[in-house]
Amino acid sequence: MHSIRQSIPDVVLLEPKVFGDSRGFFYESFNQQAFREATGVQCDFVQDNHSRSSQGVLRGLHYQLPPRAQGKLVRVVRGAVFDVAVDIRKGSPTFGQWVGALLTEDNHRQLWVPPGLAHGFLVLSESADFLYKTTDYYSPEHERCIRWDDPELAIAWPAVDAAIQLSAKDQAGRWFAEADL
Ligand SMILES: Cc1cn([C@H]2C[C@H](O)[C@@H](COP(=O)(O)OP(=O)(O)O[C@H]3O[C@H](C)C(=O)[C@H](O)[C@H]3O)O2)c(=O)[nH]c1=O
Repeated sequence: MHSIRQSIPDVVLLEPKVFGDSRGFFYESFNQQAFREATGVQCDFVQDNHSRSSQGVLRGLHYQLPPRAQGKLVRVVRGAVFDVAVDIRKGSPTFGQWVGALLTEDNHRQLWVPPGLAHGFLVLSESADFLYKTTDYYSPEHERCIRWDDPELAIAWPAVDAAIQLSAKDQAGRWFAEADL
């Protein structure tokens, strides 16, 4: 497993070793020891999620408030997305900064998004299957949303050949300056 620390140091891009042969490929999509060595994080994952979205769908920016903040280990098994993590931890040296990563079925890359950060992604391919593990359970009462197009965050979302599609919840997201952190 190759790991690349991002400009928000707790966010880590992971590249698993992929074994290809005439049949196709094999790789360990999750190995707790390899994850701990790559991130320095010892945690348990309690939920696996799978969403499928069409081109132009943008899900996010979502987070859960303490004590139900979720760490997320995210990957794409079909298609391609631009994945974004935003540091919304008050007092963090990188507060208000974001990192983005291209996650695709071909690069097998995964992003570790620690608890306390907001997360979202934009689908670049015709369709994308997005899988992720979380370190705490879904808790709607603790879930919050920040607008994907917040001018203060100024996330450089890539251009996509489709209109941006948001859920009603995401359309009603708060501006970062007014967010419940
Ligand atoms: C997240 C979640 C949702 N749901 C139900 C609630 C709704 O009835 C339905 C769709 O939920 P939502 O529109 O919130 O799904 P996403 O927009 O993909 O939300 C996710 O999007 C971004 C990328 C994130 O980082 C979060 O993991 C998560 O908020 O699934 C559940 O039953 N369990 C869950 O863990």
